[in-house]
Amino acid sequence: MTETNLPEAFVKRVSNDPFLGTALLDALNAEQPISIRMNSLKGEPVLTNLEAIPWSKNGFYLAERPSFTLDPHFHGGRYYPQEAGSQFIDSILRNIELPLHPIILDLCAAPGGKSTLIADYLNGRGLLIANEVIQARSKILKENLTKWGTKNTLVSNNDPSDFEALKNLFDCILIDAPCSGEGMFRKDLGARNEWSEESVNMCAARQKRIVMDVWDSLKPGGFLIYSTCTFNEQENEENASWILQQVDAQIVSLQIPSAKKGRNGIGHYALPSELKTEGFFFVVIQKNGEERIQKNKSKKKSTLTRIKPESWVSEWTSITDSEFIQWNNYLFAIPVGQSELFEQLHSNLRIIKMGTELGEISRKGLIPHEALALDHSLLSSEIPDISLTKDQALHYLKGETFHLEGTQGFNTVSFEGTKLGWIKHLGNRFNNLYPKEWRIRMRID
Ligand SMILES: C[S@@+](CC[C@H](N)C(=O)[O-])C[C@H]1O[C@@H](n2cnc3c(N)ncnc32)[C@H](O)[C@@H]1O
Repeated sequence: MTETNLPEAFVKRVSNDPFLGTALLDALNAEQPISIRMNSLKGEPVLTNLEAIPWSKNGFYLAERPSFTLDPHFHGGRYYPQEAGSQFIDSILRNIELPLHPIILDLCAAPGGKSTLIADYLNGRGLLIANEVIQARSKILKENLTKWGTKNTLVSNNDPSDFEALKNLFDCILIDAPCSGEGMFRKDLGARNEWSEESVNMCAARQKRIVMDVWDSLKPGGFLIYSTCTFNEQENEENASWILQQVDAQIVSLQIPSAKKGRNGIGHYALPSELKTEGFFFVVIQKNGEERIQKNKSKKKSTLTRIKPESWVSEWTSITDSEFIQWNNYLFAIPVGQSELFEQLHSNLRIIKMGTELGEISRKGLIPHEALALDHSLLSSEIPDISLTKDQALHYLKGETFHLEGTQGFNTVSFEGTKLGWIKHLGNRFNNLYPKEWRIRMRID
């Protein structure tokens, strides 16, 4: 591949920009590094002896791209393939002073790379609201966070303007904004074709609108992490300066030496010409003012019911640090002390994942939901589990059934300690309860 594949106007821009320089063009035509981030909530790393990413606690480079689809650990949420530059979010979160139990909004969250990172950072504390405006993408976000397996997450499918109803609620908002994607030119060749001067202008205007839509829902003293995967000044430094002209806020100085300071000292970059990453820009802006307690009015009354865990709930879960809520016939585990917050969010937003769903309450008892199997810390250790070989695990993940010894009734199935989902064992055969939309579609033999 040659440099000429890059949009001509982009090449001209970069060549004339001393901040970037032509080394960037060469880097965009070189091979891309492959990296992942381990899920520290599910125990020890399943892949070992890897080169660590210096700015990300659980991030590692892989020597080559494996077939993630053919690794059951990937389906069980033990790691997430994530570009190394995006993993600077880990350094940012460790650089800013958040409360012990922060409420964090990841506004443009699908497919969920940064949401899973935030969930890991939280390690069960506080709450993450991961939002995605595009419905089809919000389902992928839900799938990825369900597999990550933590009950202090909630997924919504809302337009940024819907958050106006939630004043002064969030300690931190990540806006990983839709952008012109110049930093993805190596990974995603389609991004090269979609790029134009007009798209840069259009993206910059849309980013401003998105920030303003959610600004009031950030607490005074709270942090806005604004990021893009593009290199141009309009969508990055200029937008950061524009935000400071609109609102009472200041840029937070971060101690992240691996990243290059942005133009005029605003924000930071991961540049593929300098680091083993794709392109990434980030800046942190802190809202000025004292924290105020704000009672938000709900659009409508919450339809959630708080329930006391009855003995049958404890058969399925370790209930020590959970509360339980019911919506219609569905039961959810949420972190202790967050019922009111969940009610408030549920009545203002279109929630598609609420804590960890335990399952549906039927006349015969609970029909367990996949989220329960995948939440390692919530699932009761008393639930029977069948350990599968790799071959069996892949056939299970394809939705197939085969001969398997096991206890009659609901069992989880796992691969090398990674839970994959549920089966219902009927004695001589089993029903595969792995969700249809998650199934592996490729041939596995
Ligand atoms: C850069 S991607 C997010 C990547 C994600 N944070 C991750 O780490 O996996 C930007 C997201 O913004 C969403 N988006 C597009 N238009 C939007 C808008 N007008 N308001 C909010 N989000 C939008 C896109 O669908 C996309 O999922």
